Amino acid sequence: MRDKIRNATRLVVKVGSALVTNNGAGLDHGALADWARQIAQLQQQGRQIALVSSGAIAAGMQRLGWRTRPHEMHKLQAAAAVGQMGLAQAYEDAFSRHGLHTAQILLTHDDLADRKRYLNARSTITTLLKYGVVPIINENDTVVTDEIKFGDNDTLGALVANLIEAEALIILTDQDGLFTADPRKDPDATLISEGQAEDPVYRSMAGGAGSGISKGGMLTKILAAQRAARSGAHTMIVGGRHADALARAAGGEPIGTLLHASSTPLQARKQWLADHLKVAGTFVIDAGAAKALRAGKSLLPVGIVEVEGDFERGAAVACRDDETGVILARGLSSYSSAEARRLKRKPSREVEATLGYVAETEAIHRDNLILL
Ligand SMILES: Nc1ncnc2c1ncn2[C@@H]1O[C@H](COP(=O)(O)OP(=O)(O)O)[C@@H](O)[C@H]1O
Ligand SMILES: N[C@@H](CCC(=O)OP(=O)(O)O)C(=O)O
Repeated sequence: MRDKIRNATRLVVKVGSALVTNNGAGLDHGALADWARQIAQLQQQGRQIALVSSGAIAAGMQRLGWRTRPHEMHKLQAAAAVGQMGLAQAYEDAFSRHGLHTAQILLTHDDLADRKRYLNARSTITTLLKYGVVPIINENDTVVTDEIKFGDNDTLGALVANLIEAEALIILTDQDGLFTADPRKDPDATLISEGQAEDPVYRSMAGGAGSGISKGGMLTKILAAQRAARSGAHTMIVGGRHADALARAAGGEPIGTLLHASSTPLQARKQWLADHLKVAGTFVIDAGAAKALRAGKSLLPVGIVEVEGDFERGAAVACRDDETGVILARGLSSYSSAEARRLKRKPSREVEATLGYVAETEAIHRDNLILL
């Protein structure tokens, strides 16, 4: 399986706060220079690399003289704004030594939740890669609010892997990989060398962040590997402090943990639906409709018991089984919430008469629907 990493021509590399800021001591320019050198080498081999880098908040805290990570959103945003300046400049300096340009890409959830903006972000990043520019990507912490943030850069790394259809996501962290338990707490924990990203067993092994300066933790890395797998990307979790860790991981060497994607990539549209982190409303559906969706069919108005939320046609909505309360699918609604309320429980043949105009007969067409 490691050959799949070795043969990957487009990769996303994610580096965490602990590595970028040497455990919060401030930007580790030596580490950034070393990653730049390795990425330049990989580019020489004809491989495209997008770099998702944490560290804005940690670097900002250090520059502002804050010892502990604040909880207040406005303070986190202030630290990120200060730190991101240094991060971008440090990467630009590091890559310029290898004759490479960098590009700063700051994303929020909305940039990827809106299909048009999603496609725009994809074309911008792939254009940069084509011209040999290294995109330096981070969440736009300065403007995010609870409603629109990704939350951690492991998630962002996976979403970027989906976005640009990377074949591999390499996560550099401060442990040698995924262990059977947090090595900081369990000295007997052993390293997992390889497994399937979708295997649920790993979630139980993975805990939260290892230090006060990080956000993600190992659980977010496991979830990121599962998310990356949806578009067929394999994930490696590697200790970023070892010499040439990135070049060795990208070379397919047996280091760290390889979590490979087993499922075939979802087609791009369904992939986007699966990653659509927010929905605008919910269709509460009956047992018959739930069974039909699980069989790969479209959602018809007759199966809608209730409509929650206010949304326009084309909005992303969740489908919740009325009997079990389980959200079993997401999709793009063919109706606005007002239309759907008028059509619920109605057979498809009555759609036109009920609305007074021709509309889709399916509330969610199966091509616009993904099971969770
Ligand atoms: N099963 C596990 N295997 C390895 N590390 C784990 C595990 N569970 C929790 N951790 C913790 O996750 C930390 C890595 O995540 P995090 O602190 O967010 O670093 P990063 O800044 O690279 O994202 C490790 O330092 C470790 O303390
Ligand atoms: N956008 C934030 C990302 C925080 C984050 O995810 O940190 P980590 O868990 O160390 O990767 C920052 O730059 O600090």
